[in-house]
Amino acid sequence: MAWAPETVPGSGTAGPSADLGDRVGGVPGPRRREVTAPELARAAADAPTLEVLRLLGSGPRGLTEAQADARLVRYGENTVAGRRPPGPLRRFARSARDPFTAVLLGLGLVSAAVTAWTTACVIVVLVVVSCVLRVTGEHRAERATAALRELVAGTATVRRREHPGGPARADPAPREVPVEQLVPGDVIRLGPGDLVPADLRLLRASGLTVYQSALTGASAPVAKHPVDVPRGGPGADEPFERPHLCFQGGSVAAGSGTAVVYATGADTRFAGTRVPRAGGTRVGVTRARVPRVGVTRTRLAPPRRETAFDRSVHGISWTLIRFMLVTPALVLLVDAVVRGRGLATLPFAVAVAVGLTPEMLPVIVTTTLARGSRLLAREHEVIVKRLPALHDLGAMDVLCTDKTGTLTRDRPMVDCHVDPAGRVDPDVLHWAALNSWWTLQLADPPVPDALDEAVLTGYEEAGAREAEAAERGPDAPWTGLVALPDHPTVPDHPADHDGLAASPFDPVRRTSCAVVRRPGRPGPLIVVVKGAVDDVLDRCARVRLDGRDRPLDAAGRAAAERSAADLAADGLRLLAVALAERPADTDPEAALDASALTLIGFVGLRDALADTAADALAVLADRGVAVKVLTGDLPGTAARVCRDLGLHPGEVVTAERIDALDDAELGRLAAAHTVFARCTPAHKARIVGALRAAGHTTGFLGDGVNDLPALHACDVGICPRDAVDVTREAADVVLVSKDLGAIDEAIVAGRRGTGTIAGYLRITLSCNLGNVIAMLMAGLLLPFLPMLPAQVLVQNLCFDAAQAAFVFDRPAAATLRRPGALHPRDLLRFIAGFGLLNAVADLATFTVLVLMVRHGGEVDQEAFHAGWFTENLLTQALVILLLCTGRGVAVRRASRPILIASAGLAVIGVLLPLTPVAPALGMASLPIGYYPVLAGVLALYAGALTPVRRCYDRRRAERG
Ligand SMILES: Nc1ncnc2c1ncn2[C@@H]1O[C@H](COP(=O)(O)OP(=O)(O)OP(=O)(O)O)[C@@H](O)[C@H]1O
Ligand SMILES: [Mg+2]
Repeated sequence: MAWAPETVPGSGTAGPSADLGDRVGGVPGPRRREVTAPELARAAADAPTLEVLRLLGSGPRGLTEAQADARLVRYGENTVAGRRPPGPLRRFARSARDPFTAVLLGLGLVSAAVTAWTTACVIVVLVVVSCVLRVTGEHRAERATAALRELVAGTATVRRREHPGGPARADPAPREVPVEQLVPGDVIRLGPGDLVPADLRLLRASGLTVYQSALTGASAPVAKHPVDVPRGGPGADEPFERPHLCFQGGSVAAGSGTAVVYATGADTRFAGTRVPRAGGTRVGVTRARVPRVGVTRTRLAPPRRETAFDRSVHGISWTLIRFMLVTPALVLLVDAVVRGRGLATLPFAVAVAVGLTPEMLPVIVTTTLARGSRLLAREHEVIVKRLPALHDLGAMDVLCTDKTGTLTRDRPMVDCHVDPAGRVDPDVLHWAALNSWWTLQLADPPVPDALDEAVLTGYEEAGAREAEAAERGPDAPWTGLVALPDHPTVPDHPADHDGLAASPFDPVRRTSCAVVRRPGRPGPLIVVVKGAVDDVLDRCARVRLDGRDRPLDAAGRAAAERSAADLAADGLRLLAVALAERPADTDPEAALDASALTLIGFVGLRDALADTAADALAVLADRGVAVKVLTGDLPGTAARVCRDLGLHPGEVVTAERIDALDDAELGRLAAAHTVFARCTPAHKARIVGALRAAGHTTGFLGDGVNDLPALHACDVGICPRDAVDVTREAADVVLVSKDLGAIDEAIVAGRRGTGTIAGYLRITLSCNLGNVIAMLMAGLLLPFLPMLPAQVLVQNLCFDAAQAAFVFDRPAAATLRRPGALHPRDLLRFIAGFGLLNAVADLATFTVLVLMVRHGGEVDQEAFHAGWFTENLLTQALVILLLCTGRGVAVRRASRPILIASAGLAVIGVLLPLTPVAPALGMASLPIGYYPVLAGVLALYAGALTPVRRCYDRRRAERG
């Protein structure tokens, strides 16, 4: 795409007042020419920053609103083709891409090739109907979540001015705009957890690291920083490695930055590079886990490993497809060997294979899951972004969760500030506040870190309390937070120091650091570090006690750890604070990595429990879902929070212990314990992975950027509404309401869906198997085809129509109590047992028929066909009622649509052979005496089915 008319490089003035890039709002100059997107991309990579800004007609303060509006009209929305919702035709084509449809179409082609047009037509009708049903189901589910999705849609923090040039000096207040509305030239800010919304050239950055796995396949975050005058170098032609560029498809792991947008929408590298390669890994736009059944989704994440849905539904599907593919060959072979019939029986063989195909499976799966997700969205404000995730929620037997923002509210408040021996020490809060102030000032994240804000608020409040107390009289205790006449050595307010460098909190290093200098003095640099207790202690060589610094030996470290553990046991989140001095001429950026620090104490913060967390945990336990807490905090903090929530923490496992274990050992340990403390993002992902490898269907509930690896590693990722952008993008399920109890509703919806799918599979497959066995046996014994192809297909159409009612099945309450996965083995056992029973009933009917419709030693074929047709439909109706997912006498539990469907089947089965259509289908009316005998066979069949079903249910319940 050609870019806006621009000034030829070198001919204009840089900066926001040089409005070079727009016909609208700008003054077209005489020497303008079109700058193409590739030219801009090259310039963004290689030209000096000012040159890039000039080419973009922008400046450090961004565009004006009018410029942005004009560019949006001209260059369109910032969306990647793969992320736009597909149109109806594409949806239709997509829904046809599942193996069942492929097999059906293959059988249709075979039928057309042997001019069996009826069969071919029926097959096409089947395919069209099933695709229409699926597309409608998906569409309705998406419509139901559309409004909720708006609530959690991604935004970008943009600097835009109201008018060209104004306001005169002040920086424009950043504001949130939908990412679709970003245009080239916009100046945006990035913070931890933000998705990189377009291709960007960095103007400023502080401790910025970016995940680029969707682009390069590499999972570790990459450090990024601005480069004013880029130089070519070894990595110069590999754009993803250039430190001053960030690309759409990436996300911020830590730190913050300000950048100018140079490419949006289809011009981004992500849109242009669908399958880039890096280090041999297939990357780019990856299709999320086999959406052959369910919705296809394009996601900006590394491909996920197969989930519970893939293992069960797809595992079963492929077994069935193999079965279907061998059936026609088997029928042909049997007919050829035993009856000496040749290819003439091919239409029959095809019809049998079609009859066997559970072609409604994709429809049932999609519509059941879509219906569940629609109800969840409407009634419980839960967004299911990927339909198969609903199945996985139902199958989930372990839910791992982080703590802050999920079990607690993430509104921390300073509770105490103590020295390493646990005695109140105001200095500690002062230095922690200084660190928070300067990391927020210098890193300038779009959204301030909650702990930093809490520290600053705590500091201000303590100061205010102090001042108030001082006014009350000289006897009030002084804690050193404000200047008093008799305490001249009081530390200065953080803002009065000179902030030189800062690195914001990094969830992997778990520390933040600020380098400052005392005001007005050209003295040494002071390095102030705060962070997780262990990570800070690892960098300390000294400890300050009673105002004196002394070496931190093993005993000193143990004592400090004990103080920290005592505070943590009270449920506090802890920040350790440490200092170091560096000579005045040290590079402040280099000082950020300072070690040999002096530990000065701890700040304890309290975070209230989320209102609904305790109830939600109790309900999960009732549902058979084991909850594990995976946190970066100290063991004591985590254990206390669990206890307060009514979850027995048991022995807390720390990350160091995990490091020493292999995956199998970790799987066993993780299954046996509840709380895992001091976890880094990688630890969380490893625990989740180990639980999955040990056979658990594992969910993960988290809200932070540090939860991202675990969200990618689990079967089903869940996040609350307030989660950071990248976490919301990666999660499969978003809880829009504040109520954690919505997880339970989602689990129930998942189990209901799985129950329905399982019920459909059991009934359909056992009937189909029974029919095939009976048909093959009859083929061996009879001199004619047991059913004509058209009859098999009509019967199949009737079955399909009735099976559509399964979407309304109401699984028994017992199925909702425990995690419900589809176990292929369990299913096969059921199908084999009940399929054989069905075959016995069919063969009994066969015998009766052969005896009853014999005229002069010859079997009346048309009456035989009619008899078998009626029997097949009646047994199917009976099986639907008796094997419905409800327990015991299922008839009472069957929902109205299921009752209607089975009644409809029975009516068609009995009446069709009596209608004028019958001769056209090759059927004749039956002797009246056949019906009571058939009733007897069916009664015997029902009599056998019910106890077998009871026995099966009992054994399943025993197995748990
Ligand atoms: N802004 C910050 N500055 C310094 N240290 C911090 C900051 N935020 C968190 N920490 C430290 O890092 C530790 C781990 O916090 P983090 O938020 O990474 O863990 P988490 O796994 O998300 O924890 P949780 O389960 O509570 O959500 C905290 O206990 C705290 O000591
Ligand atoms: Mg967290």
